[in-house]
Amino acid sequence: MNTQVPPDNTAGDGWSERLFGGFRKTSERLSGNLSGIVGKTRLDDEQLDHLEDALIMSDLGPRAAARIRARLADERFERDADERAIMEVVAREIAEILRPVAKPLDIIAFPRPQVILVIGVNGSGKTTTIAKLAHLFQEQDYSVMLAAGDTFRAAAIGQLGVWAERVGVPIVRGPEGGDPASIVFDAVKAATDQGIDALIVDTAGRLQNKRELMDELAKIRRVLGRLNPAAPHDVVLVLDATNGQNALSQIEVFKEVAGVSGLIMTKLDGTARGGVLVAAAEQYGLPIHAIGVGERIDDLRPFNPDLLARVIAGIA
Ligand SMILES: Nc1nc2c(ncn2[C@@H]2O[C@H](COP(=O)(O)OP(=O)(O)OP(=O)(O)O)[C@@H](O)[C@H]2O)c(=O)[nH]1
Repeated sequence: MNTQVPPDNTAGDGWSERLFGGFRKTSERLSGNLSGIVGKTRLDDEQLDHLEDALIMSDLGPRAAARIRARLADERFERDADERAIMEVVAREIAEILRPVAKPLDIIAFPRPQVILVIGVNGSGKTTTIAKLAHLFQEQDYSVMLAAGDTFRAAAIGQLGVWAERVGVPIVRGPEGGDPASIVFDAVKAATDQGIDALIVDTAGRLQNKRELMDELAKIRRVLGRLNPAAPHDVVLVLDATNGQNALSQIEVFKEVAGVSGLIMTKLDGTARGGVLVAAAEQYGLPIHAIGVGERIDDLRPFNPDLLARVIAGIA
């Protein structure tokens, strides 16, 4: 549990360096495994096996790893199996996996508001991501409202309140233990009355009780649907990249309990496990809206598949 809101320090940038830092272990592991291969005259099956293993160990998952292996085998590095040339092929194939899922979260709903339900386990960066999204939409001249649908913990309500104030957006909230569906109901009515463009709804993420979570999210959906049959327009799952393969099982569970329309992966600045993004794209094909690369309000970045592919391959 985290109740602290980090200081609002938006000065400086260097986000791409942080991103590269986050993927350094992934790319180092890959190139480390390549060192025995470089200098040989050709990529044979054994070397391809090593490379495939390295890709799996880097959290890219067996399917993406097999796909990249097949591409490398096709390329027939007969003579010049140098590391750079191999990594160029790896990056190209990763980019092809990532490109189809890159899709920003656009505000297009009519009538307004566009209702964005944000789901994910506690600690995944959900609250911070909501604040970052609110900030991003505001920068695009959209009006934003937040709904504190995680009523399970007073701290969660308070933390979202601090962010709302900081970003300068209204928030609809109720008491700890209140009914999330009724808060969401009030929020949709308020947002509709005030002509708000985007209503971002926080939800509880207690995975230890799947049934309860499922019931709660289903109830929120029912209430939303009563006010606006198209709502929620988006169900965004926030995933913490440092969880590695565990992030994949979270997709599985939340798809089942809530239906997921898109993903935001956070903490790609500090993780050795960012390769899981590729596994998620290959396995689920869900849109990836953005990535989190830090704790500051402007640390939500567009998902750029070509850049990420090169970062993972260590050749950006
Ligand atoms: N390094 C880094 N930290 C992040 C990022 N996103 C969120 N965090 C941090 O992760 C921690 C958890 O984030 P929250 O937004 O509080 O997560 P939550 O899912 O709402 O979790 P609870 O507050 O426990 O409900 C906080 O310390 C955030 O500052 C990111 O992209 N990079």
